[in-house]
Amino acid sequence: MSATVLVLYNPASGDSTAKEFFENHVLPYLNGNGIRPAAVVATEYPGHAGTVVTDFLQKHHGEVTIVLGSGDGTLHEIVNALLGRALDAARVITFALVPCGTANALFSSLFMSMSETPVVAYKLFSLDAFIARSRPKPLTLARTTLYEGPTQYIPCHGIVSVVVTSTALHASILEDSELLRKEIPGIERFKIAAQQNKTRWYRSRVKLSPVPSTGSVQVYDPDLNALVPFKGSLDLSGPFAYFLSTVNVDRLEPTFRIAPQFSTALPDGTSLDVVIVRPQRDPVFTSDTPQAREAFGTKVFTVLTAAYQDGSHIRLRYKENGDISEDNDGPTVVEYFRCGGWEWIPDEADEKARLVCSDGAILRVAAGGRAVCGAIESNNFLVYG
Ligand SMILES: Nc1ncnc2c1ncn2[C@@H]1O[C@H](COP(=O)(O)OP(=O)(O)OP(=O)(O)O)[C@@H](O)[C@H]1O
Repeated sequence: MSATVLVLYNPASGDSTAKEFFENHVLPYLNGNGIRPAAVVATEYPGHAGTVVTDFLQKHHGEVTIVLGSGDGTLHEIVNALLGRALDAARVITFALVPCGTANALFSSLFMSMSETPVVAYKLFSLDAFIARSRPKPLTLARTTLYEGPTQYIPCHGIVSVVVTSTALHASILEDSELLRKEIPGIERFKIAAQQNKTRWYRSRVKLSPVPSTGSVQVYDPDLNALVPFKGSLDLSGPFAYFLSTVNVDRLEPTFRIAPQFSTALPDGTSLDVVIVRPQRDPVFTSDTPQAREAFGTKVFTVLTAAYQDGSHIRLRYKENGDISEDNDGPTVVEYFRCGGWEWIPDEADEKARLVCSDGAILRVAAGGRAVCGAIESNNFLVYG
C-alpha cells in the first residue's frame, strides 16, 4: 500500500519563498508524477506544523509521507509535537524535504550541493528519492532533559533535537540571531551573532557518557585521521568557548561542516558527535582576563572559519607559543568526541552558560540545575536522502 501524502510548507521560513516554490515547482512536480496529496497546508503561525501533522495522523492511518518545505526548525516542531503526544511506536512518518529554510542542515547533509546542479533541481532531490521509492533513512534523535538542583533529579522539560543540541557560543548565536531574522533572512545573521559573542566564555562542567552499543567514547585523533577509543576522564571542566552536539548531520549549513566525522566515519550505534573548544587547552592560557578572552576570540574564529573549509577545524593544533595550524603537533584546539550522551552542569552564576539550544529553540537551565542529553533510536521518523 502506498503512503498517504501530506504537503506542508512554512511560508515564513528562510527568505519567505516557500509558497512560490511549492506553487511553481513542487505541486506541479508531484502532479506530473501521479502523486495526489491528501492535503496541502501552509503553516500560519509558530507551532502550527505540529498541530497540522497531529490532526492529519488522526485522520489518516497507515504510512504517511510528509513533503515538508521548511528549515530544520519546522521539522523539529513536528517531531516534538508528535513525541509529546505519545506517538504510537508502530507509526512511521517519512519526510521528503524541500529546503526552504535558512540553514537547512539536514537537507544539506543528505545532499551535497554541486555547483553544476540547477537550484530548482537540487531542491527537489529528496522528493526525487521519494518518487523513485528509494529506501528512506531512519533519523536518530537527541533527547534533552533539564533537571533542577544538583542532586534532585526532577525532570522538568524534555525536548528532542533532530540536528543539533548545543550550549555556549552556538546557543548564544542562535538566541541573538533570531532577533536579526527580519533584517537578515540568510545565514549571514549567524556570522554577525558569532562576532557579537566570540569573546564569551561559559563556566560549566561536562560529563560524557559512552555509546550504549559499544560501551565506549571515541575521540578524533588527527595523527591517525580517525576516531579512536578515548582513554581520558569523561568529566571535563570549563570554561568552555564552544560546545555542540549533532545527530544525522555533518554540517549545519551547506558549507559549515562542523561535525565532519559523521559522514567520514559513519556511526555504528546510536550516538552523538560532540565538538568542544576549551580555552584552557591553549598552552599560553594563564588566567581568565578580558585580554585573554579577546585573544582567544580570534582563535575561536579561526576554528569556525576552518569548519567552512570542509571541516578542517578538527585538525587544528597548538604550537607552544599558542599559534594554531594543522602543521603543529601540540594539543588539538577542538576536542571531537563520539559518545552516547552528555551532561552540562553550568555554574549557577553564569547566566549565558545556562542557555541550551535544540535545533534553534532556546531552553534555560534553572540556577543550580543541569541539562542531560542522550541519543535515542526512533523507528517513527525516516527521511528520503
Ligand atoms: N506562518 C508563520 N509565520 C511566522 N512564523 C512561522 C509560521 N509558520 C511557522 N513559523 C515559524 O517559523 C520558524 C522558522 O522556521 P524554519 O526552521 O522552518 O525556518 P528557518 O529557521 O528559516 O530555517 P532553519 O531552521 O533551517 O535555519 C519556526 O520555528 C516556526 O515556528
